[in-house]
Amino acid sequence: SLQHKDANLHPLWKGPLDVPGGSRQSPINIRVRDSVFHPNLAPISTQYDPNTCLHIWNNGYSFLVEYDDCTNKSVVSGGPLENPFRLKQFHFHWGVNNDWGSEHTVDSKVFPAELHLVHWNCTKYRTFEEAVMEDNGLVVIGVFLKLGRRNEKLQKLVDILPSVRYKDALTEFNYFDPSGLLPACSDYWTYSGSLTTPPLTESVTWIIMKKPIEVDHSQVILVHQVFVTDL
Ligand SMILES: O=S(=O)(O)/C=C/c1cc(Br)ccc1O
Ligand SMILES: [Zn+2]
Repeated sequence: SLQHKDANLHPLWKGPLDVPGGSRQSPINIRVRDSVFHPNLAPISTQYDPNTCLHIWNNGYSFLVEYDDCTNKSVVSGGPLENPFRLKQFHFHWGVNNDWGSEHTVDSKVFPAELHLVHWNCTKYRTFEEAVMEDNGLVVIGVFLKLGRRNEKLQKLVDILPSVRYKDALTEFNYFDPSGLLPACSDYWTYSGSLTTPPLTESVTWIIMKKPIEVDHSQVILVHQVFVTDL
C-alpha cells in the first residue's frame, strides 16, 4: 500500500507531464510507516550464472550490462512472483553529485545511486521486448548504493567503464555475477509500478531491497568523471 509518486513531481522528470492513464508510475517515495509486513511472503531467490554475461554498453542514459536470456540460467523467483523471471540486463542511476542519484526514495531520503536488475516473464511471454509492453511482464530489483567501504565486487565493472564512455559504445564482458551486488540482508519492499524510463509501461513488479550496498568515493567519482552520455 505504497503511495504512487506523481511523475510530474519527480524532480528530474523532463518528459511529458502526464503519462496517459498513468495510475502506477514509478519511482515512488517509500514511506516505511505506510508499508505492510506480509509474514507469509517468501524470500526472493536469485540464481545467476556469471557465464551468461554478454557485454556492457552505453545507451545514452546509463551503462547496461546485458545477459544471455535464451535459457533459465539466470533468473529471479520467490517473493510475490508466481514463476521465474529471466535476467535481461542491469544498469545504474546516479546523479552529478552525491546529493542525488537514486530514483526511489525511502522516507524522502535520496541515495547517491540506485542499481536496477531488469528481468522478464519468460513463462508468459516469448521475448523481453514483448514483456516490456505487457501486464506482469517485468520484475526489476532495485538496490540503493551508499557511500562507505570500497566494493570489491563492483570494481571489475568500474574498471571497464572507460571503454563505454560514449553513447552506443559496447565492450565484451563475459563473466560477471550480479548477485555480488545484492545486500546481505534479504528484506525487501514490493509494489506494482512502471519502468522509470521510456516507454514507462506499467508492467513492472518492483522489488526494492531494504538495505543499501556500499561503494567508496573513488568508485562513484569514476562513474561521474568517466561516463559522458550525450556525445
Ligand atoms: O525502469 S528501469 O529499470 O529504469 C528501465 C529500464 C530499461 C527498459 C528498457 Br525497455 C530499456 C532499457 C532500460 O534500462
Ligand atoms: Zn533503471
